[in-house]
Amino acid sequence: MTEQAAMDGPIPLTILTGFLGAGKTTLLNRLLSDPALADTVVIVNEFGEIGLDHLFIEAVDGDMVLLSSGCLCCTVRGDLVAALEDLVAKRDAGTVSPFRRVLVETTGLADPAPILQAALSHPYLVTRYAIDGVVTVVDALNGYATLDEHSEAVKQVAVADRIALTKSDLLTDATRPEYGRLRARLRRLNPAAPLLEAAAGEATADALMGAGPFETSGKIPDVAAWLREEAYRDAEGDGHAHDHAHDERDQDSHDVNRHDSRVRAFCLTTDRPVPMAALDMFMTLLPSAHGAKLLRMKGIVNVAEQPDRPIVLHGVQHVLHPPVALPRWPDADRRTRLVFITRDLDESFVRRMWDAFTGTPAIDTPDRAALMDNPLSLRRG
Ligand SMILES: Nc1nc2c(ncn2[C@@H]2O[C@H](COP(=O)(O)OP(=O)(O)OP(=O)(O)O)[C@@H](O)[C@H]2O)c(=O)[nH]1
Repeated sequence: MTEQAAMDGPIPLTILTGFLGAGKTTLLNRLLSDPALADTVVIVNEFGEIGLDHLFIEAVDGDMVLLSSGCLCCTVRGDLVAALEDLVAKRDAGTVSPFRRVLVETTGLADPAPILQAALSHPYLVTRYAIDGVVTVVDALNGYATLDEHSEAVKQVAVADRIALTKSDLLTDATRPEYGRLRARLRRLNPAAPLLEAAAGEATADALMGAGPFETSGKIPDVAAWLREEAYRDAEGDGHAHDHAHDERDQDSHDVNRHDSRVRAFCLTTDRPVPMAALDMFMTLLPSAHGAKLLRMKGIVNVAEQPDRPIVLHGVQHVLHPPVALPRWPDADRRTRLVFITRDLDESFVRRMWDAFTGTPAIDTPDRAALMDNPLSLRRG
């Protein structure tokens, strides 16, 4: 890494996902005309697929396209990791402009988790890129049926940091009630991700980007806005994550369909500082034993050994981003807060495991020593 690259800090990486035909490319075209996204590199699967407005395209050089907004667009046909490595190498060598952000558009059927995992688990890439967030595009008209039919779509919603709703301009009096139910369902699957309507001008670059916990500008990140743990609490308090807004209230039991009912969103909090070793064990064992079921995990932890420097964690399935210690607490709230979106993994199981590791006694629950003496006991879901 060059000195300049090290000074620049990690490059924010945004994943744009959403089901086939949801409106990813249309949204991308709109975003790329926003000056806030100048100096962005867009990675897509095929040029043919991206359908970028031809007016945007200034020049083509190999697999790179220069857009009139100053953004670069490059294609990958498989190996995203190689493409991300190649991009930073070119940036360091000065053969591409010093871009400040990367946006990856996935194909409609893609599960975004492996993309996140690839970036989080690669020992070099994790030092050069910081996951800024997952933007999931959901079609206001077809989204409800898509969630019914495709478990991948449910997963895309579960991992989102922001949800962009498209095609709400096409709603009619007849389809509007289902749209209300779709919004309630999205809230239930993912209580914290803001729902932003593209047609209402809400899905702007500003609103969609900057969703990550790590500030590249050196400021202390707004962890509370990133975690939105209160959204999970509201959801839990209502039995099974219901939205309180009148027009988004669940109106029929079909909302809890077979895919959705496997997904849980919940939050663990504790006032008591957590010993580093206990956190380490929890964060090693939970993903290794149940990684496939951990769709998304985020948190801020008050560690006993360094109470003034909270640790920020986030992960996807088996892979955790290396923990980052903040220089200080971002606000007066010093509680440990961990939020989870899981599939086929009960809150009570994760809670019992957390309590056992952090030393919170619970009836009929083995303590940490017992769990460590018999780690197989953790594999009971
Ligand atoms: N009316 C309306 N049409 C939209 C909106 N967003 C997308 N569309 C239309 O929906 C269709 C699909 O949009 P795309 O942007 O190609 O969708 P995509 O998610 O990139 O599609 P794939 O790459 O095939 O997965 C196109 O005909 C768009 O013009 C919207 O907000 N309103």
